[in-house]
Parts: sequence; structure tokens; C-alpha cells
Amino acid sequence: MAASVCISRQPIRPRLSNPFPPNTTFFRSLNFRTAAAAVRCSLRRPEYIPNRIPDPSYVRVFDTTLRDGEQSPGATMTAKEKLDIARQLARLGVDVIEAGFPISSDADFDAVKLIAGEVGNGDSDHVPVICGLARCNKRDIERAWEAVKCAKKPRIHTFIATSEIHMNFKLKMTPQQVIDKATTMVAYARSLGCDDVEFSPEDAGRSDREFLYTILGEVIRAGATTLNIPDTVGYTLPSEFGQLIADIKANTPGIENVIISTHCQNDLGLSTANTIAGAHAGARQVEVTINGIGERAGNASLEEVVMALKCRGEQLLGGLYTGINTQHLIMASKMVEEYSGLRVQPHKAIVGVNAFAHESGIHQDGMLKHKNTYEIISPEDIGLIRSNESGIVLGKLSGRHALKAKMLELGYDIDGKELDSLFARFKTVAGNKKIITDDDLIALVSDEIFQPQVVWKLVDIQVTCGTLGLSTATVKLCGVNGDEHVACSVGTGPVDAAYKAVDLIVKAPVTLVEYSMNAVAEGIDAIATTRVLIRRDDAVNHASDGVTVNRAFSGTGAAMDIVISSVRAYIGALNKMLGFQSRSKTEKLNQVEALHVS
Ligand SMILES: CC(=O)SCCNC(=O)CCNC(=O)[C@H](O)C(C)(C)COP(=O)(O)OP(=O)(O)OC[C@H]1O[C@@H](n2cnc3c(N)ncnc32)[C@H](O)[C@@H]1OP(=O)(O)O
Ligand SMILES: CC(C)C(=O)C(=O)O
Ligand SMILES: [Mg+2]
Repeated sequence: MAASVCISRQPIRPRLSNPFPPNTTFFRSLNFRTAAAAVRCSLRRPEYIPNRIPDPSYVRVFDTTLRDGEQSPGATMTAKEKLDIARQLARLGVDVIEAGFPISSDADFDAVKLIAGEVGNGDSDHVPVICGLARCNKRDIERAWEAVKCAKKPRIHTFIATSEIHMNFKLKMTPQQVIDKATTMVAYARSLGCDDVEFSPEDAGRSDREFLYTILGEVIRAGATTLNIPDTVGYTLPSEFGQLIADIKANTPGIENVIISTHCQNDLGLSTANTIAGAHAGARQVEVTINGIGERAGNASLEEVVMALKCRGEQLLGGLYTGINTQHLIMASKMVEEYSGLRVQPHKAIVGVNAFAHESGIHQDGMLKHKNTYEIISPEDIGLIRSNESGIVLGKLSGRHALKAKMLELGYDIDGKELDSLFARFKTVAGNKKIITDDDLIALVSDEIFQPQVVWKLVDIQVTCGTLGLSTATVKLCGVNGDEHVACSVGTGPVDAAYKAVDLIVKAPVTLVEYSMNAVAEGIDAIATTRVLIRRDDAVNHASDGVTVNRAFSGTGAAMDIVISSVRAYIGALNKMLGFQSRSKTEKLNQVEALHVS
């Protein structure tokens, strides 16, 4: 009987907020380091001086989501959207916002100017530098200056290509002409009153080293304050890019008076690794974008670079850190995803929907026992509030520990045989469905666990239906003694035919009082939950011997197939009714026996 099923709906239990057991020194120190880095981030953003950073371990974050990011095909954003993102970037604590390429269009000019006026003039403790991009020509530079000059900290970023292939085929200029253009334009930018000028030798990753040292030395003399080293076509490997930065640092005259920066495209999927290698080799500005969006395969992603520095900077990178408040990362990612229309792949590091989700049983078991078994970052660190604390996503690879924990979260404390039975049914459903929702699980519980004593059990069912004739159903049921019965019937539809076939076997005259069905999850592979209410037709006869049997009995069934779900519900209700009848009769007999004894 149902009374033998030991399930209780329980309130969700409060959880420990500290995932580190107090006596585990390794985790304590790891926790301490993370906390210390976070405190230092918020307390120690060094004063902004264009060409110098007072703390040698501080790495400036230059966000170019609104410029290089917008160069992703289809990512064009309105001025209002760019302003919203710029505000979020300021909240995040980026040091520099490259707001656009003002010469490229009036719309971009207006957007950059708007951002410079609003975000570049904020009254909070931290106001980011607002930067505009310009080619090495006067019109671009004037336009960029016009757009950013109202910011508290304006910057012009000018660039010209230095690789042989770009100089020969694209610019059609000699190396000396390129040097002259670069130096005159850097000086011109300074002459406009801009004391924060960044210069980029485009395609530095494929440029001749000696030529780079020369042109970079010259632009420093002309007044550049930041030298950005772009791997424009994402061609270098991490060791190579790190060496490039180290070589520039060692061989460029006057380099000690400027900041070296990285700008890594992602054509080989190495942009984050290259950026970290660059910072390790001496770069103190990293150019990145939210979600890694950008030209072609994108840029180094801000969240990956920042979290890599936060997680490993202290241990492996000489204490490098940034001023990013990582708790705003998820929001920034969502906003950029929404406004740019570029969807984040589910398995994207840090911000992908699967980045903190665990589907396989062994991992889920580990997560339930100690989160650091399978997570190196806590989701709260990036502002992610998980719907369940351990990030468990049930699927066909999940195990009992995870199912039990998930059911507890839903309010069902299930153990032992009931858990085994639910687990078996769950595996079947999970094998057929991509996503198991909470509603699916609840439907499975009510179908499988809250079953009355089994009198009849559905073994097989086959239906045919359609527009050509009557629906027919063949049903095979198994009785209490294990004997199998088969019956066929026609009906007005497949469910009606199936119910009539069941009636032929069970031979209990009942009326179907109510029938309802819900698809409890979205999609074509949703589980259908059926609820039926039946009433025994010959109730009066039994009522004469004092047993109340003319009550209604409900049954629920769940399955992806609506006919199976319907038949399960019907048989469930029949079983309840038959079980109730036999219990009532037994009780009556017991009462009579007791009377005789007394
Ligand atoms: C690596 C990077 O991401 S660089 C930034 C790339 N981003 C963009 O290009 C987005 C915005 N661009 C635009 O809107 C347009 O390209 C504009 C408005 C800037 C220019 O448009 P147009 O004047 O029609 O020129 P177009 O784009 O066809 O060609 C570029 C011209 O700039 C020249 N050029 C390219 N880079 C530079 C440079 N850094 N400095 C000076 N001139 C340059 C090219 O040689 C070419 O000159 P040419 O017309 O004499 O052959
Ligand atoms: C403008 C420069 C810095 C650039 O985006 C690149 O070289 O990729
Ligand atoms: Mg770029």
C-alpha cells in the first residue's frame, strides 16, 4: 500500500557557505589567496598616469568590445547599446574603454562622444579612460580627439601596419614612410592636447623585429605613452608572443617610459594564452573583449584573461593582478551577448552556460562531497547565482547521488528502493531526452513513487490510429500472480481504444470521470503527465456489506508517449480502487473475527 512508501516533502536545507573544510590547509591557503587578491583588487588600483603604473604588478585592462568587438560580422550596436555596455564596463572596473573608431561613421563618432561625456565623466571613485581609434592620418586623429576630448581621461589610439606584407600590398609604403607617418601622427595627436597616446604597429606578430624596435623607439620619442603589440592575425604561439614582448622590452630605446600592451586575435584559438604570456613577459596592459568577440575568430576574452590572472597570477605570474570586479562579469557577458547578437557557446570558459554545470555522475558525486573537486572558480566570483548550489544538471550520465540531491532540492527525500526505482525510470527518460527538467522529475516521482499497491501492471501496448478508420489498441497486462493477459479493442481514439482494452482484462466496471494531460516541459520530447479520475459503476452492491467503495480514485502517469502516459494513469487509478476494495474487505473480516473472539 501507499503507506509503505517512505517519502517526505522537506523544506530545502540551508547550505554551508564555506566550501573549504576548516582543517584542510591546502584549501585554506587557496581560499586565502583568492580572498587576498580580491581585497587587493578593490583597494589598490594604482593612480592613473598614462605612461607609468606605480605598482609594477598591476595589469591595466583595456576593453575593446565596442571597437574590435563591433568588427565581428553582424555585431553592430546602437549608440544607446554601446553606452549601456560602457556603463557596465565601468562597473566592471576596466581601466580603458576603446569606445569606437570615430572616423568610421557619424553614428560611431556620436557613440564615442556620448560615452566620453557620460561614462568618461562619472563621479564614482573609478572613471575609466575613454579611447578612440584612428589611422595614421590627420582627419582620423582630429575626429578621434573631437569625440573623446570631453572625457576626464581621453586617449587617442593610432595605428599603422609594420609587417612587410601589409606595408607592400596594403599601404604601398616603404618602411621609412611608415616610420615617418607614425611619428608625425603621434606627435600630431599630442599637439592637439592629448597627453595619452597609444600607438600600435599593426601585424606586429609578423613584423621584422629590428624594424619594430626602430619604429617603436621613434614613436616613444614622438610622445606615445602606450605601445600596443598586436598579433593582428592570431598567428603566434604563446612562447613566441611572450618572447616578442620580452624582446621589445629589452631592445626598444626608451621603453621604460611607456606601457607595453598586448592585443591578441584568436585565429588559432590562442589569444588568451598569448595575452597571458605577454603579461608574464612584461606587458602591463591587455587588450581584450567581453566574450572574446572581435574581428574574424575574435579577440582574447576579458573574462578568461582576468580570471586566469586572478586564479594563477599570485602563484605563477609574479603576483600580477587587475582592477576588475569579477562579480560583474556574468552581467557584462549577458549584455554583450544580447546587444551584439553573438551567442556565447555553451562550453565557453567562464561565462558559457555549461562552465559551472556538472552532468556526469562521478563529477556530481565529487561536487556534492567537495566543490573544489571539479571547480577551480566559485560561480559567485563571477556573479553567477546557480539555480542549484552544486551546478548539477541531470542527464543520462548522472548517478544516484546527484539524483538524490536534486530530488532533495525539489523537496523529496527519497532513499533505498524508491530511489533505485526512480533512478531506473530516470535513466530511461534521460536516455531519450536532452534536458531533464525539474517538472520532468516531479512527474516521474508522482508516477513511480506514489503508486498504490500494484494489482495490474502495463507490460506492452500497441496502437494504430489516424484518419482511415477506427483506432485500435492491443494491451498486455500482468496481474498480481505474474499471469499475462492480452486484449484488443477499437475506440474513438487511441486512448479510448487502449482504455477499452484494459477494461476487457480488468473487468471492473468503472466510469472515467475526468481525464487531463499536461506536457510538463517544453519541446517535442516533453514528458506528458496524465491524470484520470474513475468511479466504480457497481458501487451500490458493495455498499450493502458496509464497505464504502463508490468513491472516486485518481491516477497519474508520465511518459513521453501520450498513450502510454494515459494508460499508466488509468491503471494507476484502477489499482488504487482495487487495492482500496480488498483492504476494506480485509478490515471488515478482521472486525467480524474480533467480534467472534470477544
Ligand atoms: C586591424 C584592425 O582591426 S584595423 C581597424 C579596422 N576597422 C575598420 O576598418 C572599421 C572601420 N572602417 C571604416 O569604416 C572604413 O574602412 C574607413 C571609413 C575607416 C575608411 O574607409 P575608406 O576611406 O573607404 O577606405 P577603405 O577602408 O576602403 O581603405 C582603407 C584605406 O586606409 C588606408 N589605411 C589602412 N590602414 C591605415 C593606417 N593605419 N593609417 C593610414 N592609412 C591606413 C588603406 O591603405 C586604404 O587607403 P587607400 O584608400 O589609399 O588605398
Ligand atoms: C587596430 C589594431 C590594434 C587591431 O585591432 C589589430 O591589429 O588587431
Ligand atoms: Mg584587433
